[in-house]
Amino acid sequence: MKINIYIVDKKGKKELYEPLVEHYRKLCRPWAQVEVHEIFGKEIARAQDQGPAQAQKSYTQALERFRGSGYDIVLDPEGREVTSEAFAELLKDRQVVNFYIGGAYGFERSFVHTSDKSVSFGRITLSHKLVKVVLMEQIFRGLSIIHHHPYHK
Ligand SMILES: C[S@@+](CC[C@H](N)C(=O)[O-])C[C@H]1O[C@@H](n2cnc3c(N)ncnc32)[C@H](O)[C@@H]1O
Repeated sequence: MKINIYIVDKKGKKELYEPLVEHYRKLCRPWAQVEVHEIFGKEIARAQDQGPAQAQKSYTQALERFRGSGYDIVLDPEGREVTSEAFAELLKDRQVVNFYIGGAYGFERSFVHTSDKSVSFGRITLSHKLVKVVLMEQIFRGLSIIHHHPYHK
């Protein structure tokens, strides 16, 4: 199984959260290949200076090309709150799952509504980098549930 995480973010190998991301990626390895793709560029930087609507539009334009290549799940504070068991069900029996984490301004509603699912980790707003770490842990937990591994109690 392949799991892609597309995140609107600059590449930053030495960043604070990287060891945790790597830790969960390794734990997932027996069951899934998890890859994180940082998406950023001049267009997004320029659009973010112009305002929220332009920024959100630039995220859609940058991420659009990946959609449809797997089961598309958008991370969104206003999405559906799920238990870890329900989250595991989203991964079960799928070849490719794509997760999308937005930038500072979040996603256009049309991007959220045209995806296969939107998932919320609660109504609080988390930084996109922190969401990446929480998502990695939930992916490992979900895979543990599917494969009856004792990590999930
Ligand atoms: C800084 S947040 C964007 C905040 C923006 N006001 C919004 O409502 O989406 C950046 C990204 O992190 C993710 N995110 C932040 N908090 C989240 C939460 N509670 N549940 C799920 N995803 C979250 C979303 O993908 C969001 O686009």
